[in-house]
This record gives sequence, structure tokens and C-alpha cells, in this order.
Amino acid sequence: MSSQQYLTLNDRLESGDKTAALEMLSLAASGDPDALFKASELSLRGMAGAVDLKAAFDLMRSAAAKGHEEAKRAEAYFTAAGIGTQSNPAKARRMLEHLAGHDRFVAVQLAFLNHVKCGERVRSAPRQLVSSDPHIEVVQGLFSPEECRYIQLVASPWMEPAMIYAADGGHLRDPHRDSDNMVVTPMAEDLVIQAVNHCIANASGTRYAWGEPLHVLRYGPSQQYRPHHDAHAFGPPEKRRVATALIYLNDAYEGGETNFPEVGVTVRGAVGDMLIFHNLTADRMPDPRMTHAGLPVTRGEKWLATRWIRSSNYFG
Ligand SMILES: O=C(O)CCC(=O)C(=O)O
Ligand SMILES: [Fe+2]
Repeated sequence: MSSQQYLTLNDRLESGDKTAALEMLSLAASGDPDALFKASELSLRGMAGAVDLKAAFDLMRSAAAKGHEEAKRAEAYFTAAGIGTQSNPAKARRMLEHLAGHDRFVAVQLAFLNHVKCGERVRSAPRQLVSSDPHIEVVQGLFSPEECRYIQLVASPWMEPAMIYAADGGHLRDPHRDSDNMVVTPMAEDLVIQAVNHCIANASGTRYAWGEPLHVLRYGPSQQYRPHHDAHAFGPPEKRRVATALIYLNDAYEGGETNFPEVGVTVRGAVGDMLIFHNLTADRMPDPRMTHAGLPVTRGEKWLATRWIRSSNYFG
């Protein structure tokens, strides 16, 4: 059970109280397993000082050693992904095999991992160049219906209304989209999701570590993602979103196409299709032609996974 001190600090963190982050680090230093897990996340996101991947890994390992179940999984995920440690997928798999005896989710994950085949499809999947300049392309059937279903199942319990963070640390409903969404953080990026993210990188000619955490979106009737641009002009150019990959996870809906009004292109993806488009001009400014929207869904539910891609490592 979580300590009262941890719960109070966590509430303060969630309400945007930044001073709680440093207190969480001290609670972690006293050996509280939940605080160690949380402190790992804070170090990864640079929410208690500078981003420190090595600290994030060490804190996760300490939380796992104290018996924190999610931390045991996450230590393996960090080991596979190379977060704060040398990437070692074989070691990560052995760590998970060790957990599978008592952790049913890990057992399912490992069993499913043997059926992930997008890596083999990266070269053979048919490609449809929707527009060459600006670059908009569909990689058809890159992901199997089962892979798409897996992403939905992992995401389902965490779906909540899309929010943005206000300057005062509070949350607001995102004015651009009224979909539900969730983010697969590195702590939850299991080996199947990692394989999916590697496939996205390989099929888009980018690198795994350049991707932001996978987002999963669900739009019900009348919900939409209003016209927007995925890249911004501020920040160092290599940190801008050079490309976006969208994976269509289902097709039991009407409306909901992805629309590029400036290019005059509308895409209706089939299950497992990946849409990839470039957001920046040659001088790495947002390309004004790349405004796009998820049109309103008129019937059913649309499920989508989004990976926004930089041209340098997203973490660290
Ligand atoms: O729902 C769509 O088709 C568009 C999604 C999108 O633009 C995004 O996730 O950045
Ligand atoms: Fe977008």
C-alpha cells in the first residue's frame, strides 16, 4: 500500500505544485518505493531539475528492488529501450520472462511478442505516395489487425479527455480536439509497443529514439481534431517535429478522414495503414501546407495511434 506521505505529495504534483517534485525526490531518497517510481518519471521528464536519464534508470531499478511491480516491468522496458542504460533487448526479455510467472500482463505481452510481424512487413508493404511535395505517404497494412487491437487493449483503461497544460500548471480541455486520448509513457512502453515504434521508425526512415511517446486517440460521433499543425517554430530546429506517423487502428466508423486542406488531400486509412507526412520545409520551419485535421466522426468510434517524430533524440 502507498504511504500517506506519498499520496499527499502525488496529489500536490497533480495539481501543478512544482515544489512537490523536490519533496518527492527526498521521499524517494528515504526508500519509499512509490516515491522512487515517481522520482524516476520526474527525472526522465526533467520535472525536478534537468532531464537525467541515468538517474531515471537508477531510481526505477531501486523501486523494482523494493518490490514495486510496475517498476519491475519498467526496469525491463528501460533496459530494452536504452533509457539511462545501454540498450539490451535480450536482457530485457530475460527480465520479463522472470516476471511472467506471477505477472499475467507480462505473460500475455511475451506470448504476443512472438506474433509481431510488422518488422517483416516494413520492406514488403505497398506504399501509396499521396503527395510528393509536400511528402504524404500511406504504407498499407504495415500493422496487422491483431497488432492494432493490442494497442487498443493496452490503451483502453487509460483513455481520458484530451487536455493541454496551462501556464499555471493546471489542465484545460484541448481547444483543437475533443477526442479521448492516452500516452504510452516510457514506463508503460512494453516490448510490443517498442516493436511497433521501431517499425514506425524503420518504415519512415527515422530513428526510434526520435519519436515522442506513442499517443492513442479515440473519437466518438461528432468528435474531431480541428485543423492544426504538428510542428512549431520555436525551440531548436532539431527538436521540431519533422514528421508525423498516424496508424489507423480500426475502420468501424464513418467520417473521421484525415484531411489536408492546403494540399487538397483526404485520407481514409484501412486497419493497419500508416500515414506518414513531413511537417517542415527545407529550412526546418513549419510548412504552412501541412495543416491537417481529423474530420468529425459521424458514426461509430475511430481509433488512431500517433507518433510525432523529431530529428534528434526526444529524451535527453
Ligand atoms: O485524427 C486524425 O486523422 C489526425 C490526427 C492528428 O492530426 C494528430 O494526431 O496529430
Ligand atoms: Fe496532427
